[in-house]
Amino acid sequence: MKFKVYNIGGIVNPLEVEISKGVSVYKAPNAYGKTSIARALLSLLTSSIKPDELLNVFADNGYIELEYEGKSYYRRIKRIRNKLLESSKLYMDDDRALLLSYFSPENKLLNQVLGGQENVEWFISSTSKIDEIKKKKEEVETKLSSLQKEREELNDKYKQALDLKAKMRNIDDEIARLEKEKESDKILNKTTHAITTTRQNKLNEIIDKINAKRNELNEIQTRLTKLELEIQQKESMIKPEIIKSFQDQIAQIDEELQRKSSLRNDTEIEIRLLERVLDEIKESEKKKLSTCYVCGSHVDPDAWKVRSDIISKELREKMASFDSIKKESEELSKKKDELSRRIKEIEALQNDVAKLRTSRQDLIDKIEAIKTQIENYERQKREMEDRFSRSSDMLRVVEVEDEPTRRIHELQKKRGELEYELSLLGVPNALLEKLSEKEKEIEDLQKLSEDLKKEYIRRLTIAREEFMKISNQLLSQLEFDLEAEINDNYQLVVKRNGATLDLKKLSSSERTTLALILVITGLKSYFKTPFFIVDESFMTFDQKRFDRLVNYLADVTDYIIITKSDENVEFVKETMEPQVSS
Ligand SMILES: Nc1ncnc2c1ncn2[C@@H]1O[C@H](COP(=O)(O)OP(=O)(O)OP(=O)(O)O)[C@@H](O)[C@H]1O
Ligand SMILES: [Zn+2]
Repeated sequence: MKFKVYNIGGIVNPLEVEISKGVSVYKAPNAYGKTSIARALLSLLTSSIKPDELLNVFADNGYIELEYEGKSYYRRIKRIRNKLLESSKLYMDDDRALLLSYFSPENKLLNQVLGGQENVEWFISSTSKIDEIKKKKEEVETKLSSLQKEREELNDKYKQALDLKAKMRNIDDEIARLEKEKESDKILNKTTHAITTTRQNKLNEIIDKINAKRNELNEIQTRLTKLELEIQQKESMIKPEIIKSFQDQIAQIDEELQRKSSLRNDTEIEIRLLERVLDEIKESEKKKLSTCYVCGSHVDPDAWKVRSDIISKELREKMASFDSIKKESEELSKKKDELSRRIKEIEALQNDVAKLRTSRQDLIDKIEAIKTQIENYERQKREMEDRFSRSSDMLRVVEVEDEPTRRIHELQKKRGELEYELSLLGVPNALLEKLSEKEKEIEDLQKLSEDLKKEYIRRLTIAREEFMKISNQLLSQLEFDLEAEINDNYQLVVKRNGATLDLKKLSSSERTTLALILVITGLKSYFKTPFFIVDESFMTFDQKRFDRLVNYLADVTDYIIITKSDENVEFVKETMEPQVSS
């Protein structure tokens, strides 16, 4: 390490010193400035050494600069009018340095021990910083309990957030389910519409069929009426008495014709007779015969003429009668033919009527069939209508398609509220992160608290234990016939051969040794100093003991600086004798 001192204490010329690790001895005459350098160095370890204690009273500015392990530390002091300004970078700011980094008559412990004061509690508790640890421990515990509270709150929040999330998930599920339900309702409604349409179509179809059949029925009934009228008409024309009368007439005519025919035959015969007679008469007239050829009686020839005239006349009459008979017969035949024709007509009519009756029966059968069909259709229609009215109840329930939508809106609103709540709480993941951060903090703090507790106990016990260990080592190394310990009341107790000795009865080197043992205990247990400065000038050690002490100190810290009064000024590296024991 290297340091520069200027205008600090009695050092009024710039001083630059470089020393290596180990023990260095600064030799200088009295009042040269050894204490000044020691205090300058010490001032880099605690701000309790004030600038006005440092700056040379005649100087306006001064400094102490230290290069230690590659870093620089300094105190630079300026006097402006009556005020001191300082810029500083201390190696540490710990007033324990006053007790543990510098061993001189200024050291309070040394002072007291030399003065015979046995109570060292103040020294142990201030150098072990036990109160500080206690305070720190309490601070940590307060912080810890507030952190634990925060953690509880976070945990609650996290649980709430999870709960909200779960609720939201449930809502989402229900919404999804309702959406699906809505969708299937739509399909069902479509189907229902289709079914209704189909049913209406079917119903219409049946109604159409019924109407068609009714029309057909009407038409057939009209036809039947007509047909029945025709049949009536025709039947009236073919009454049996008419045929009978015609047949009777024909029979009469036949009789008449019979008579006429025989009459005609008779007349023909008479005509032929008369023609023969006439021929005879004419012959007789021609021959002027006087006898009758029939009877042979005398006949005046002139009479033939008369006779011929009479017979001719008679013949003419007969032939006229024959003609009229013939004519009458012909008329009768005609009349008979007429009657026969009419009978035939009637017979044809009868045929017709029979046919018409068949047709009528057909129509009646048809009507019956149609009526039955209509009845069937009517029944189908009724049944269908019944079915429709029954199923429409069911369909109406399905039709209430607003229910899911309403529920979805309700759920979405609820979800929004939950989401808002969640946004106030923070999402579970973020909370979990915070929670684990908090957990980590708590863990660290718990560890710290644990460490502090351990440290607290350690410091309490170690000071005494370490002291006893070190004191017994050192006392025997320095060949003092003493045993030292710190009792429960933190009193320094010294014994020789089991008997307790008053401190005041000890030699000054023994008391100095005891004080140094206490300092070393502090250094070993809880204070790390970059350098340890010993003012040897006051010491009453012999060389052998001094060397052993220094040797022991070399184990505790890197740099040990010992000031020594000497006529010559020098900073020398002390060559150490090998350590006696460890
Ligand atoms: N702040 C100061 N301002 C002015 N002079 C000072 C100051 N501090 C000390 N001195 C003087 O500087 C000189 C050196 O004093 P210092 O105590 O450093 O000497 P020393 O080498 O330790 O002597 P000794 O061997 O007697 O202990 C002394 O004459 C002292 O009076
Ligand atoms: Zn609908």
